[in-house]
Amino acid sequence: MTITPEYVAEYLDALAKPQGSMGRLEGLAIQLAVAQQVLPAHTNPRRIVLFAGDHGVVESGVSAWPSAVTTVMMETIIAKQATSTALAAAHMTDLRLVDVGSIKPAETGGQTSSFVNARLAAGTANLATGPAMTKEQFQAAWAAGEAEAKRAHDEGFVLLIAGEMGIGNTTPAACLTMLLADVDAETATGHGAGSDDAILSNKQDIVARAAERARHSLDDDPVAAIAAVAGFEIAAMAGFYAQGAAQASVLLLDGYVATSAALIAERLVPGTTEKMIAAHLSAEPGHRAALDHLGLEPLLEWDMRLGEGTGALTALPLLDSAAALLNDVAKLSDIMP
Ligand SMILES: O=C(O)c1ccc[n+]([C@@H]2O[C@H](COP(=O)([O-])O)[C@@H](O)[C@H]2O)c1
Ligand SMILES: Cc1cc2nc[nH]c2cc1C
Repeated sequence: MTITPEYVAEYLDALAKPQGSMGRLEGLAIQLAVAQQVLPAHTNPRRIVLFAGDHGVVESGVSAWPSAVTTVMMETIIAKQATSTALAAAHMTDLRLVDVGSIKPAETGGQTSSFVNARLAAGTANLATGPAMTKEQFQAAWAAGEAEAKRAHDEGFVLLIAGEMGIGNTTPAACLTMLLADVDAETATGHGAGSDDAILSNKQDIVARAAERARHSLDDDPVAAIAAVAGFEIAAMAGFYAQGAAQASVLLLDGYVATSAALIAERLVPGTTEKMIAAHLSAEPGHRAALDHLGLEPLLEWDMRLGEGTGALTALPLLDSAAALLNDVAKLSDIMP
């Protein structure tokens, strides 16, 4: 039996409450049940996989931060002292960290069970001067993400989040949003992790030129065009989403960088978005257009712009509330005398 939005809406209307009285939570309950194709719906167990990578374009001055911060933050995640690890613990979410291409490997301090070193290279090449990666590297990063989604499914996780850490990655995210959601460079390019106006203006030029170059080959060779302006962690997230959707996991989408990966997945594997729920609208100016392109409406609009899956983790209690509404509320007809 197919679980349609109409079927879930009728189900909600029959519960012990005035019809529509839970407002947008009812819409979320519909989204959840339709994405999962089961009633009762499940939001546990859930896992977040954080993908990390570095970006050659940082040498062109597109970030307020040096690439070394990617490794520092991976070590902070491994030590469970990051925002993402704090929120994952608060919301009972299993967490793994996969390094798909940092410049400097993380010191694990012996904690290796939830950390994977799958580095494809010491960062991407500079997308301002040539392709960020080869098609083979793109496919290897995609496969690393795919393997993580498969593993999560095999281990029984029903709700999956992809998060990322990568200094400079709002630049490839902006290029991909231009390329795949048809957004102009000004809208696509934002302050990232705190860039000032001078960095922003340089970043905008680089994004406009790189996206324009990639556009020439998009129809003939979409993978090459995407690989030219992607990041290893972004390609891995795209593979994670495509596999997650194929195995019918619910995918809770994070911010701007995660959405650029969703744009890749939807372009290469149409239909991936059907399993997605958009957690929040990032402060990055291009995020709205990227979500619109995918037909997704964000749950929260809280000016968050950290990445690391933190917007998705913040929205998780709303999904739990939606599942509780579907699973644990009596039928009005069963309680009325
Ligand atoms: O995903 C978002 O909405 C988002 C918005 C702004 C910044 N970030 C994070 O900030 C880093 C990239 O910022 P930048 O300025 O170095 O390109 C990277 O580690 C992302 O996780 C992420
Ligand atoms: C400190 C820091 C933490 C982050 N987490 C995700 N992106 C980040 C960027 C910076 C700079």
